[in-house]
Amino acid sequence: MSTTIMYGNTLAKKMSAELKKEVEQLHDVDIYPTLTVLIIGDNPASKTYVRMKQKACEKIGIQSNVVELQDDISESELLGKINQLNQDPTVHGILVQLPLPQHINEKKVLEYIHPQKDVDGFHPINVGRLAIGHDALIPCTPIGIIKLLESYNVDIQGKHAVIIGRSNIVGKPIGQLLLNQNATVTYTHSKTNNLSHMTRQADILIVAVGKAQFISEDDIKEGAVIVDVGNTFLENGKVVGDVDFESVKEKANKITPVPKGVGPMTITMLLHNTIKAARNTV
Ligand SMILES: Nc1nc(=O)c2c([nH]1)NC[C@@H]1CN(c3ccc(C(=O)N[C@@H](CCC(=O)O)C(=O)O)cc3)C=[N+]21
Repeated sequence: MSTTIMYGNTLAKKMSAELKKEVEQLHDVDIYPTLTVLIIGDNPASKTYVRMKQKACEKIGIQSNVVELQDDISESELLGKINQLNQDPTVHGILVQLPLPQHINEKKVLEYIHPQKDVDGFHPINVGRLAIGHDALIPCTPIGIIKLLESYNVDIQGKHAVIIGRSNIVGKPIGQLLLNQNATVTYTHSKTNNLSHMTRQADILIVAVGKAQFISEDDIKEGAVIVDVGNTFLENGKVVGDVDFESVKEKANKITPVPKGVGPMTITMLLHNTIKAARNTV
């Protein structure tokens, strides 16, 4: 039995072509979907990601503005910028690239973005709406994972999904989405006793810990579906995931690669959310 590699880049391309048509239809009614990205300081990884987001917008006709702010910007100044963007009717989506410098309160900043422009889906209003199953802007990585699983015909209903990682950005929301699709969900994290015992129970294993090659073949069940959310840049410039792909691949039924797996889906879902925000249907 051979393993299926779930390529996010291929699906991202296909979905982007569909989103491009949606943008054209909006242009016909004089709506020009626009995303503004705020980037603070000069973290090289952040810069790379922001450039990728810009390029993706450009490809499908979404206007993107990148505002580069100095590392030492005060919190109130940053909130002032967000306030301007909240008021600006020509801006549909606002994204503040994370991580933020130490002196800025991330929670405060994320709560300040208008929920209808919150294309990351990090505002408590959107988090709450997702939790109770209302229409919401949903975080890009989790929704991208669901689309990828669906496109590879992964059965979710009744399956045991084990998540490693409990971040507000990936772990918590992917658990909620899988639960909404009738999976049985287990959250595990850095304080979990006997983690490997837990991960070996997973029909679907979502790995979002941020540690290079953290999961090996001994940690998974034969025939499991493995989703690797990791994105660690090595010294040699290569990007690797949280899963030891080569060994795990042999034992898994389906697995996402890094790069070209979850990452490109994250970017495409940002485009999706920006279009949704432009339609103002949330
Ligand atoms: N407000 C905010 N929203 C985010 O969505 C956000 C953020 N801050 N901060 C950082 C993380 C990380 N993130 C990634 C997006 C795409 C890839 C991606 O496409 N990676 C490529 C590899 C990288 C490369 O090719 O250079 C891949 O997996 O194929 C990775 C990581 C979004 N983030």
